[in-house]
Amino acid sequence: MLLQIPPSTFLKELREQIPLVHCITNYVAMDIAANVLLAVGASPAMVHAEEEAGEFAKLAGAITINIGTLSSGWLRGMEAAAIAATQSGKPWVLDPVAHYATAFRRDATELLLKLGPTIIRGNASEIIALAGGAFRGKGVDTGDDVEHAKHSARLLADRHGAVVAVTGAVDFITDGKRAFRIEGGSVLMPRVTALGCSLTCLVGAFAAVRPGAPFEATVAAVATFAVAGELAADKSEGPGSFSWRFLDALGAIDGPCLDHRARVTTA
Ligand SMILES: Nc1ncnc2c1ncn2[C@@H]1O[C@H](COP(=O)(O)OP(=O)(O)O)[C@@H](O)[C@H]1O
Ligand SMILES: Cc1ncsc1CCOP(=O)(O)O
Ligand SMILES: [Mg+2]
Repeated sequence: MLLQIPPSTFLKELREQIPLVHCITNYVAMDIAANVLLAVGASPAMVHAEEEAGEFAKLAGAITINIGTLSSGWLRGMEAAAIAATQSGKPWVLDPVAHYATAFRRDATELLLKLGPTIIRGNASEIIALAGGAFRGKGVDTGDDVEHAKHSARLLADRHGAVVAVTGAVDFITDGKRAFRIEGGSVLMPRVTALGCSLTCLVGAFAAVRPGAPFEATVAAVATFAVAGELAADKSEGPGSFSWRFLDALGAIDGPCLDHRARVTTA
């Protein structure tokens, strides 16, 4: 393991601290994302109203913002939460779901990017499009390979001073200087809705544990998903049983298993 802080350290500290993670995510993801965080050992709160999102963000260890089912009121809540996060020095994660699809999403993403996310997590098409490249995404699903998004990820990391995580069959994470690839997971993962959105929330949980180490936190969260995905897929008959076995695997995974099974290499 080439990491300065192994994934097991984040997992251990997360379970000790039980960080409150303020998630503004979409209607599709709310249930599974909250269950993912609870399974691992964090404390999720799904709070998006513009009347309270800024105030709530100050209570949390990290904030995650996902534009999957966007509306004007939600966007104002996102803006308030991102500003509060930055003002109080808390990490926040942006998940630009299908930001390329409509002008409303593109403008919202541009606005949120200007507020300085600590971490950006997306699939390959989302990351390529965010950097201005030609992409093949359809709706919320990727049409591109992570391999083709690496250059875009490095570019975005430099441009926004953020950690960028591109997920897919093999994940890629960079802060512009360092980069790692993570193998694992399962082909069943993109066949269960909102697992990417749930991973964004988990990245927030790991970042809350050590706000000064968002790169290592992102690697640890993505590696945890990869290992749990492999464990769950071993016994699954399809997307349905995978979905609940994945939650069981996230709950059962311990530090030694995580470090032993995580396949993290320099990219
Ligand atoms: N073909 C695959 N094989 C293994 N893991 C995958 C595959 N596709 C996606 N994943 C995993 O599924 C999770 C969600 O990623 P992804 O599907 O890229 O996000 P999104 O749902 O936002 O499109 C990540 O942990 C990723 O590693
Ligand atoms: C299906 C769908 N529609 C709007 S948001 C959403 C969930 C997307 O989840 P993910 O990005 O994790 O695939
Ligand atoms: Mg997504």
